[in-house]
Amino acid sequence: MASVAVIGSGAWGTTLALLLANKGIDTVLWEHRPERAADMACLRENRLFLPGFRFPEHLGVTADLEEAVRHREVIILVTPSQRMRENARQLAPYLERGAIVVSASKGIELSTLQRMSEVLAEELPEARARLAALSGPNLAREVAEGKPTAAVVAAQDEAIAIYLRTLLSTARYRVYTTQDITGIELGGALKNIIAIGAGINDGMGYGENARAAFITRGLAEITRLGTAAGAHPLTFAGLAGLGDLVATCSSPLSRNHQLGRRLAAGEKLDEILASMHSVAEGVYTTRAALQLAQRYGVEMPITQQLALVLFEGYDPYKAVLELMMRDPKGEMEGLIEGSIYVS
Ligand SMILES: NC(=O)C1=CN([C@@H]2O[C@H](COP(=O)(O)OP(=O)(O)OC[C@H]3O[C@@H](n4cnc5c(N)ncnc54)[C@H](O)[C@@H]3O)[C@@H](O)[C@H]2O)C=CC1
Ligand SMILES: O=C(CO)COP(=O)(O)O
Repeated sequence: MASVAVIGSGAWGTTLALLLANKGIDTVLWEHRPERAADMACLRENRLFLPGFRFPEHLGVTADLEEAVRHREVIILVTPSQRMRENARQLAPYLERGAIVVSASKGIELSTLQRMSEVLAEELPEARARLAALSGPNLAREVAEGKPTAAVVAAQDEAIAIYLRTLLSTARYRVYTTQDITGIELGGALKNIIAIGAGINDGMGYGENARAAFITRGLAEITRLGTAAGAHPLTFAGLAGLGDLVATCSSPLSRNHQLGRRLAAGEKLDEILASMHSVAEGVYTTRAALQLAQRYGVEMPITQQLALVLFEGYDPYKAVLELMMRDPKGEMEGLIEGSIYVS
């Protein structure tokens, strides 16, 4: 049976470690702060991010990266995206030959505009052929509570995707497979931008029609950028695209959505970020997506307006008005050409 290390003990890392350990899989959860690791090991739960979920017998906790990674067949990295590279670099010397390395984080590295698997390929070149990504509508708390959930795992090597599907699947966690790693990583990262927008929308009391418009026009924007970057367009109609948009744009459990609501209530971005224990990846992804949009010559009007609200203190009501008043467009402009295309 596999032995797994989960690197990062936030809400999602802890949830994945619980899921695996509850299946009887030998699992270790790595936390970067020794005092927090000691707390979790002693209390047998993560009181900061997932209070009330007891750690089963098969779940160890450590702050020692060598202890976490050595002799493990599968390493799942679940750290904030801007920290992925440093964590991968630190664990590289301990990585077993043949280990499978999975990213479960949803973001883009701002300094390089790389997806997480691209960062891992650079930092862990020996594992290049065994990289994978996990994505989908997976609000950590709902998964931890055992609510039925679907996810998607991507690997270029089909056998690895199938292996991970078996490893992670439970009666409450149904895992699908794909080889479109670019698509599921970009879907998972870019939906956080739209989730912030949907939170702003909800905070302004703009209702369900507007939220649905955000989700579908957000999906069009994500699909345009994703396909320009080499993803398969249909991936964005799947769990890591539409699925995750629906979950995070509708749920008060989403931290990105929460951040949007607080912005609409007039709080300043800096204050909100300073008060959050959790990462709101969409803030960094908004900056990264705009640079990628420029690189690929793709239009991302929602992302552009959100950037103004986030970073320039722009009035969200004005931002929505400007989105509504853009030049009229064909619905599928930039997505498909052909008989239903009306410009
Ligand atoms: N929470 C969720 O429902 C889901 C989160 N994700 C993704 O998983 C990633 C991690 O998110 P969460 O587990 O929710 O974390 P979190 O937001 O609950 O907490 C952040 C975690 O990052 C750790 N951290 C901070 N600096 C670090 C460093 N330098 N090195 C290592 N760890 C560091 C903190 O100790 C904490 O454990 C993000 O990319 C997020 O988008 C993906 C699916 C679901
Ligand atoms: O990605 C998530 C659920 O699929 C979690 O979203 P937040 O990071 O906004 O909480």
